[in-house]
Amino acid sequence: MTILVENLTVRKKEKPILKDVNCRFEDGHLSTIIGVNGSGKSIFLKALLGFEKKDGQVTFEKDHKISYIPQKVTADQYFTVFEFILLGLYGDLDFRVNDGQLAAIESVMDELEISDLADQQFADLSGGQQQLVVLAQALVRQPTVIIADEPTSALDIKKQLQYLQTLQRYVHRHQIVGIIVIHDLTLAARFSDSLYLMQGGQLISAGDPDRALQQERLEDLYGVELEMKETVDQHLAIIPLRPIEEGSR
Ligand SMILES: Nc1ncnc2c1ncn2[C@@H]1O[C@H](COP(=O)(O)OP(=O)(O)OP(=O)(O)O)[C@@H](O)[C@H]1O
Repeated sequence: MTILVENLTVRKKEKPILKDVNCRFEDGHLSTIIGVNGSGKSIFLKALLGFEKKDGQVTFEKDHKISYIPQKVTADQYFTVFEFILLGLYGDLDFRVNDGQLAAIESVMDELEISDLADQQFADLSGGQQQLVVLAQALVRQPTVIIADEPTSALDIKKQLQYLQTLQRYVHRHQIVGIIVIHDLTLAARFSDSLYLMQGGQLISAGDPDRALQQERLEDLYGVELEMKETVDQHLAIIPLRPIEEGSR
């Protein structure tokens, strides 16, 4: 499964928001999109999903099943966490939940360390707990494409790592397409198989993380001075130091 994006343009109130975007998302890759607020990342994801009126083409190579995790999750009051995750199997469910389905739900809850939340009301959970439960629902559906918009924004640092590790492992193991938008550059560097920079509605890098994560390029993109160094486990840490003053470069 691959997704081919050709000459994708989206306009809002006649203003172009996405401008002639071309790229290809490969299966078995967790692809990350980074970029400043308002650069068009969410609209891009929605255009991939077919939620936006667009020019150009988005072609899915074969039959696909998408799990989409939006930026804001609406909490339905009436579901427990278990029931909420079970909804990921909507379409496959019969009058009873079979042993395989039960095992799949238990396994994903276990992996994300949310088993103890099973009987709680989804709406009563913290924002971070809700993000983990939404991922569990997305995975239990066994998608061939998973698209997530800032899925780790409410998580503590351990859960951010667990979340992205679980997601990347799933993408690799099942050879599916994973596409996420994320603001944390160190996490993006650590967990991206492909990495794209969005600037003013255009993708300005072709997906190679090493090329995308060049210091000067990122400093120009964000207007921030950065410190970049290798961690003890040979990943890149990207630390924002200070905004670059207008006209100082
Ligand atoms: N319905 C709309 N009408 C007009 N402009 C819109 C509309 N929806 C989005 N936009 C504009 O499109 C641009 C891109 O929005 P988008 O939500 O994709 O940004 P983003 O990169 O995801 O930002 P963030 O990092 O803040 O989530 C913004 O300038 C936004 O104001």
